[in-house]
Amino acid sequence: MTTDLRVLRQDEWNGWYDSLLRAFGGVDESTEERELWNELTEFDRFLGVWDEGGCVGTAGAFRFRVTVPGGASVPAAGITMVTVAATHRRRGVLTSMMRRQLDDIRSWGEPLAVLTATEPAIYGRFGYGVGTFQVNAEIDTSRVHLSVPDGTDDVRLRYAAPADVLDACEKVYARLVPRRPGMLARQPGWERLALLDPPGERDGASALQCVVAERDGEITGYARYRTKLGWGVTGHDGNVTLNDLAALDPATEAALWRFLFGIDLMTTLTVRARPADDAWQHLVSDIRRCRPRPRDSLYVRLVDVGAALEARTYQAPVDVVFEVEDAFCPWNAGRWRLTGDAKGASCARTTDMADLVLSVRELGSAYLGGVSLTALAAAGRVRELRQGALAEAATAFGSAVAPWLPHGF
Ligand SMILES: CC(=O)SCCNC(=O)CCNC(=O)[C@H](O)C(C)(C)COP(=O)(O)OP(=O)(O)OC[C@H]1O[C@@H](n2cnc3c(N)ncnc32)[C@H](O)[C@@H]1OP(=O)(O)O
Repeated sequence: MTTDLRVLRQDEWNGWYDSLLRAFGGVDESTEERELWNELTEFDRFLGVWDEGGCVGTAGAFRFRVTVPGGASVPAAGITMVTVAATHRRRGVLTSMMRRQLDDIRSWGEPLAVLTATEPAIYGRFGYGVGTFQVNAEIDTSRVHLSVPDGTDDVRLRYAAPADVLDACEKVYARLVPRRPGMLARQPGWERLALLDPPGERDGASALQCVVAERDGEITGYARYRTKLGWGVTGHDGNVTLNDLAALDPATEAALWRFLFGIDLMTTLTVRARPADDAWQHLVSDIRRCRPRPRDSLYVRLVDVGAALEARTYQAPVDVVFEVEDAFCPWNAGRWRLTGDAKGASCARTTDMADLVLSVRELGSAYLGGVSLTALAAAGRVRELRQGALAEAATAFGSAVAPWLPHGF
C-alpha cells in the first residue's frame, strides 16, 4: 500500500474533517462546532494520510501548556483527532502517524505529549501511560445532603447568560491552572468550547445555564449546567447535568454545589469528569448514594525524559537512577539520574548502576503524581534493584493535589 502522509493544507480541511467524523462513528456535528474546530486547527501541526486523493488518516498535535507538580507550565503536544479509515485499518497507518508525530514533537523541543483515548488499549505501545483519573457520579440529591463550611452564606449567586460572563469565568479558570497538575492553560478561542450548545444535542434538556458566585463584587466561581425536568408516578423527577464548575475558595465551592443540589424539581445531579479529589465528595452526607466512578482521563508520554523530569518538582528529596525502556523513542532509553526536591530537579544521563527499571509508559503514568510508582511495582511494571529506591521515588513523585484534565480536546 502506498499512501502519502503529510502536513494538512487549509484547503484540504473539509475532506479531512469528514473522514475524521466518519471514523468517529459518523457523528452528526453542528456547524457551530465544526467551525470552531476549524479555527482551532493548527495547520503546521496537523497531519493527513492520503490514498489516491482520499483522506484515510488524520492526526493533530495542539500547542498546549500543561501544569506539572510544583506549578510550572510545561509545553506539551495535545494529540487529537487520530483516526484511520475503516477501509485502511490494521495496516500500520496509525503507527506511521505516531512515528511522525513523536519525531516532530521532539524536533519542536516539547518534552511531553498528552492525549485522551477513545480506547485505553490503543496508545500504550507508543509509550503513553494513563496519568490522571476523573470521577463521574450520579448523585441522588433527594437523599444526599451537604454540610457547608463557614462563610458559604457570604457568597452571592446570580444567574448570567454564559456568553456574557465568559471573560470573567475564564479569569477564574486561569487562576486555577497553576494550582493543579494536568490543567491546561487555554489559548484564546478555546474558552468558546464551553459555550457550544447546539439545540440538536440537548436531548430534551435545557439550554446551557450559568450561575456565577461573587463576594465583595468579585466573581470567585461559576457553574455551567443543564436541567431536564421529568415526571414519574411519585411526582417530579428532574436531572441536573453539570458541565463545568470552578471555584477559587472553599466557601465558593460549597455555595455552588449547594445551589446545584437544591434546584427545584430536580432529584439527581449528573457529574462528569471531575477531579479525583473533588471537594463535593467530602461535603456530602452519603457518598454511596452519589455512585462515584473513576475513569481514565489524560494519557501522558515523556517525549524527552530528561527535560520532562527536570521540568517538575518533587514533594520529597529524591536521588535515584532509572533504567528507562523506550522501544518507540529510543533516544530516551538507558539510565538517567534524577535528583530533586520541592525547589527543583536535575536529570541527566549516567553510567551508574540502576535503582529502578521501568518503561517510559510507567514514567508517563507517574509523571503528574496521579499514579503511584508503588502501585505500578505491585503490578510488576516497575522493578526495584536498590532497596528503598521505590519508596523514595514513589513518595517524591506524589502530588498533594490530584492531577486533573479539565476538558477534552
Ligand atoms: C487521541 C485520539 O484522538 S483517540 C482516537 C482514536 N481513534 C478512534 O478511536 C477512531 C476509530 N479507530 C480508528 O480510527 C483506528 O482503528 C485506530 C486509529 C484506532 C487504529 O488505526 P490502525 O491504522 O488500524 O492502527 P495500526 O494498523 O497502525 O495498528 C498499530 C497497532 O495497534 C493495534 N491497535 C490498533 N487499534 C487498536 C485498538 N482499537 N485496540 C487495541 N489495539 C489496537 C494494532 O493491532 C497494531 O498492533 P501490532 O503493532 O501489535 O500489530
